[in-house]
Amino acid sequence: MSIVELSEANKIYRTGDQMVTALDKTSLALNLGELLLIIGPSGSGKTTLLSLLGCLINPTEGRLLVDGREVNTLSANAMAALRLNTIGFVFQQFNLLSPLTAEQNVAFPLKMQKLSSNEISRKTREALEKVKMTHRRKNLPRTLSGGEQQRIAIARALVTNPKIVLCDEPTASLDKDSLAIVMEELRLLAIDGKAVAVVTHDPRLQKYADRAVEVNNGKVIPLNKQSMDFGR
Ligand SMILES: Nc1ncnc2c1ncn2[C@@H]1O[C@H](COP(=O)(O)OP(=O)(O)OP(=O)(O)O)[C@@H](O)[C@H]1O
Repeated sequence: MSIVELSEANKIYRTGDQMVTALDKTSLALNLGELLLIIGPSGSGKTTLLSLLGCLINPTEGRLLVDGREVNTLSANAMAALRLNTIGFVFQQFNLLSPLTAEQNVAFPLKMQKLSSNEISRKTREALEKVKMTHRRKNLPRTLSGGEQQRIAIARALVTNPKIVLCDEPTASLDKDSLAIVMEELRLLAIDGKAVAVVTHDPRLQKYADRAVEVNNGKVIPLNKQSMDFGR
């Protein structure tokens, strides 16, 4: 079942009198229960596509439906609420808040949702258990390895039980072992029924994906499993 649907949607950035078509007209669905890889060269439009799927930007033309809601018609506040309740984000640089402990970072979105302290403790504990980081919950981010920080970032992304998890180069700063652990976590989220999309340059991620698309010069091209060779 699709949870995000782009139909004939494009993105044109205007700076001064310059226009850049970052994404050509695209129709793409992201389904619950799948891990979708988004690959392609630098500057091809991958982040723009992920930003559309994540309701961070509106399409210039065309439609974007997220969890049954037409995003173009939402106010900025309604878009922010949709992001907070429906979407979890994971970034290359983890983006953890450095003065906060691991568990305080995970609890942060729940505080924004204004849940009771009991609910916050319970959900935070469950999210930390899911990524097997309970034993490091009192640590500050700088005392954790890159892989551990990314697992905390994943716990923070899933603590609100979002239907959609979007990741921008989540393994780019990680070694081989941490990459495998992080991708296994993301794979489990898809098996759990969430829709997971991962932007990457990394050919090693292909084995974790159900489906892949390539973005090239603003065009989104579906890849079948056999052709997912990432140019090798
Ligand atoms: N806010 C913006 N204003 C103007 N142009 C932009 C903006 N954001 C992106 N672009 C342009 O849109 C095109 C696509 O950019 P995008 O960041 O989506 O590519 P990408 O595939 O994610 O690149 P990378 O892999 O290097 O992060 C590029 O030509 C970029 O310069």
